[in-house]
Amino acid sequence: MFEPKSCTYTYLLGDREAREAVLIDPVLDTAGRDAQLVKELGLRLLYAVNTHCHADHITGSGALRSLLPGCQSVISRLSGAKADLHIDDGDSIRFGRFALEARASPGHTAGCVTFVLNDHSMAFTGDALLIRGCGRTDFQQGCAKTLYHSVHEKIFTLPGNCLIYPAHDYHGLTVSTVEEERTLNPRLTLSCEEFVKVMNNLNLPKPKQIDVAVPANLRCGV
Ligand SMILES: N[C@@H](CCC(=O)N[C@@H](CCS)C(=O)NCC(=O)O)C(=O)O
Ligand SMILES: [Fe+2]
Repeated sequence: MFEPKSCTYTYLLGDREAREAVLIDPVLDTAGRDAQLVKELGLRLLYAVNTHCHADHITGSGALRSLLPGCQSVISRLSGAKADLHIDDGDSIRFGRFALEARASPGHTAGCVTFVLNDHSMAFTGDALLIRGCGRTDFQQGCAKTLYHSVHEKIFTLPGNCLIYPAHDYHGLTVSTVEEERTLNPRLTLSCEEFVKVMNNLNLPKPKQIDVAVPANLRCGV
């Protein structure tokens, strides 16, 4: 699903038989929409998962725990944010016969995580890897060199046909693959040294909601 103000993608994954589901990167503004979809599909939401402590919007994970009792909020321990469940590199989140493996992919923030489906067919990269781009590294303990190594070691080592689902896209694109990004990503095909130079000279304006979003997201958005 898409949230147009922050151009955020929220992903709902469910097991048809067990009826268990997880949401990845829900947004507060669209939490009602997401809760309704979960109900319409007859799913039980086990987890509302954040790939990182977002700077550009308020997470919906706190609201979803109230809207859908039984749902637990999840974020990495390294994010420093409150949640029902803190995850570390290598942990798994199970729903029905599926599992999402958490791969620490710091660099955009220190606590960024990429979630990889157990059969390696899909990866939810948050802001570590965007389609033909990547997350900025100029706030929240961002570090370009760390991000470069995270993407090359934790994401580009997945099979070429693994689908890449990012947390944002600002150009209307929805999905990519490891092979496409490994060969066509204009930033991550550079050497590490060139990448660091590019990232240190992006000169992007601060996200409009950063001063509200970060403190709220340290408390699940509530
Ligand atoms: N204009 C938006 C913020 C856009 C932005 O900074 N996006 C981040 C990801 C969300 S924290 C980013 O890393 N962008 C990388 C890039 O190359 O654009 C707003 O005001 O919310
Ligand atoms: Fe971000």
